[in-house]
Amino acid sequence: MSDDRIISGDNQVGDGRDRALRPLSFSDFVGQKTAIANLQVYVEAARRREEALDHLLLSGPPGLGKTTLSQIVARELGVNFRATSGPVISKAGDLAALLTNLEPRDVLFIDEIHRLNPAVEEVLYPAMEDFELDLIIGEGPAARSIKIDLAPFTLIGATTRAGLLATPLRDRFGIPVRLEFYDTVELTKIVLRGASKLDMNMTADGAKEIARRARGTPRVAGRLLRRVRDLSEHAGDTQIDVAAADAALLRLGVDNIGLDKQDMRYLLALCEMFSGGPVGADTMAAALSEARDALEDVIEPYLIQQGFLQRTPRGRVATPRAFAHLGLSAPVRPDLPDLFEGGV
Ligand SMILES: Nc1ncnc2c1ncn2[C@@H]1O[C@H](COP(=O)(O)OP(=O)(O)OP(=O)(O)O)[C@@H](O)[C@H]1O
Ligand SMILES: [Mg+2]
Repeated sequence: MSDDRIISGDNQVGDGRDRALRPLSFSDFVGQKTAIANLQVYVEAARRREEALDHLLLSGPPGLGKTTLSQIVARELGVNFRATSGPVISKAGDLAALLTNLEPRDVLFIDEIHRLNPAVEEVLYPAMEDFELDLIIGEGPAARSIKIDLAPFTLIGATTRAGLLATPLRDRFGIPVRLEFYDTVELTKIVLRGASKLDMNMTADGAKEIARRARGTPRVAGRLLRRVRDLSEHAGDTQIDVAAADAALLRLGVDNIGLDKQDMRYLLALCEMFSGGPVGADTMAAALSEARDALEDVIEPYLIQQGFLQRTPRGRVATPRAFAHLGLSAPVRPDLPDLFEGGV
């Protein structure tokens, strides 16, 4: 995936500036209403009982607020927040060091938890379940196992791919939360709040235009907001209304419904090269010279959510809506009646 893809939900260089826009409490956090309401209840109960919150698994596409929400949970619990990520913990000993340094009820955040090394995962199981470490010290006949008691803690795992988690790991999370794409009303709120923090003169319609084209993703909304600010300052616009936002977004290669060149490349390959599929994920990745993971994590979820794409057991299939958006006529597909019934 090209690094400068403005519309990608992926974390990119420069996103550190998002920090100023990052919500700090449940009440600041826009959207994900059901998840937040439940979390608030659990956090309050844990606080009242002075117990560690149950382990929490946050899943969903990049940029929807998994890291942000984890920090909020730790802050609302009034405990320390220690962060690491799956690929960084290479040995069981690294995890042991992190765990033994936790204070009672602390939050340990493991990002990309689906990328944990299996040997490390084994150590995590008893730690999560019984707050105990089982370590093997030494090698061969001299090896012996030792048990270390840990302070009760909360593990918050974040993943873009809950499906890749081993079942025993997934089962040890008492609170699984799946973050969903945000709707335009929610993203408009996020854009307006960001605009005010950045001292921008933004109309409600201008904010809505950015929100509508932000792929349901707060990180994308924040990034578009900063680029729109640059472009409209350059153009001498003092106020950002729909027209100014639209002009800036088109210059950024974001089309009227929020798809960018990468999305269009994907849809064109699927519809033209493969006549709409079904085509396997690896074939798509090869055709686009992209990593399969990047397609599955970043491009496909939004295309699926918008009804352009379906994942079927036989592969990816473009819907009539995809053909219509590309200005192509959909082929007649007697082999896929359910999908193509009724057309668009
Ligand atoms: N509900 C929200 N309200 C306002 N801003 C939000 C919200 N959720 C996320 N953001 C903003 O979007 C940006 C991305 O959020 P975050 O880093 O938490 O996403 P993530 O799900 O952890 O992504 P990744 O999968 O790439 O790690 C942050 O800068 C944050 O300020
Ligand atoms: Mg994150």
